[in-house]
Amino acid sequence: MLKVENLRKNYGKFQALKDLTFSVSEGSIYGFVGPNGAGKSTTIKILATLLQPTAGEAYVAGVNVVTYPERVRELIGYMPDFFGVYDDLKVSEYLDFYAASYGIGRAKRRKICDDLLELVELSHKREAYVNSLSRGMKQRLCLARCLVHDPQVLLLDEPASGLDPRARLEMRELLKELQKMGKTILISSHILPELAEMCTEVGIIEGGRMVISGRVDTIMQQLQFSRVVKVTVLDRAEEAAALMEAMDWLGEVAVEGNVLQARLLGGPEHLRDTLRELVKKDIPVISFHENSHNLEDIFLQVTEGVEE
Ligand SMILES: Nc1ncnc2c1ncn2[C@@H]1O[C@H](COP(=O)(O)OP(=O)(O)OP(=O)(O)O)[C@@H](O)[C@H]1O
Repeated sequence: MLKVENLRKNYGKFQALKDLTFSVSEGSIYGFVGPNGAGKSTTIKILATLLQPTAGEAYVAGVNVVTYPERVRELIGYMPDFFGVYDDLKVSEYLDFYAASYGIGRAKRRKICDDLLELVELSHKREAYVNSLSRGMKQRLCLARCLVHDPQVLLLDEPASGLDPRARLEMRELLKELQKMGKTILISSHILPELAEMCTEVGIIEGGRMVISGRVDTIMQQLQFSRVVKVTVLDRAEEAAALMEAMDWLGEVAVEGNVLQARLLGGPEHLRDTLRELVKKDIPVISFHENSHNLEDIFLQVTEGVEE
């Protein structure tokens, strides 16, 4: 649904994007992750037709963003990383204004605005002034604004920045809802845990280059992320370690006090066998679980913390 090929953007002599290439499949939530200054906003602005690339190409649903910007604008909803100031404008007027700017007729506009306010749970605020809304509400309103022309693709630049945990959760739920409605969503963030739970695909950008991009599960496999078994015993840790060392489905066992950890080389049945063997030998196991890796681990593994 989105395709970026050898995209380059220079600001004067500074190369903000260096031959960036990635794609986003239809219906996915693509987490576009990278540290501050990595080039996320620049890429999103190019996709949103607000910035001209220096070289390379970008397509939304097969439409070239440089050659056919008007057509691309119909296909996308863009949420910038800032919310403007709107003095003396009510929530309903704000949405109506944006819907009108897309040439939607008055009667249809009213229905669209009502539906969108309901979707982002702001119906009760329709007569409130935009400036009086909380940050979370403003972000939701901004998202509603992106949706007035029912675009297929959403380009969201840090939609959860500055939100408290509850507002973040609400934003996440809203994005999942939009995915269910068939939208393809690209969402940028420099905070990984924010995206980890909801993304189906992820791209990690650093210093204007894509470090890795693809389906979250494929990337995990590519990087050979193993699962780790963590066992805590009341005592007899050395004995437990010796037993675990002998299990050929476990890697090397690390012991720290009464906590033992080993890489799980097999499937879930081996997890069961590990516990069974320990209990059979009467080892006093007081906790037993599997530590799975997440996006955070991928991020740390593939990025180097380069500052440019
Ligand atoms: N208009 C501009 N003129 C000059 N340099 C710019 C301009 N806009 C961005 N840059 C530089 O380009 C690089 C990429 O910026 P960009 O805003 O795309 O990064 P980002 O990943 O979105 O970062 P953040 O998370 O901080 O928003 C940064 O080094 C930035 O300073």
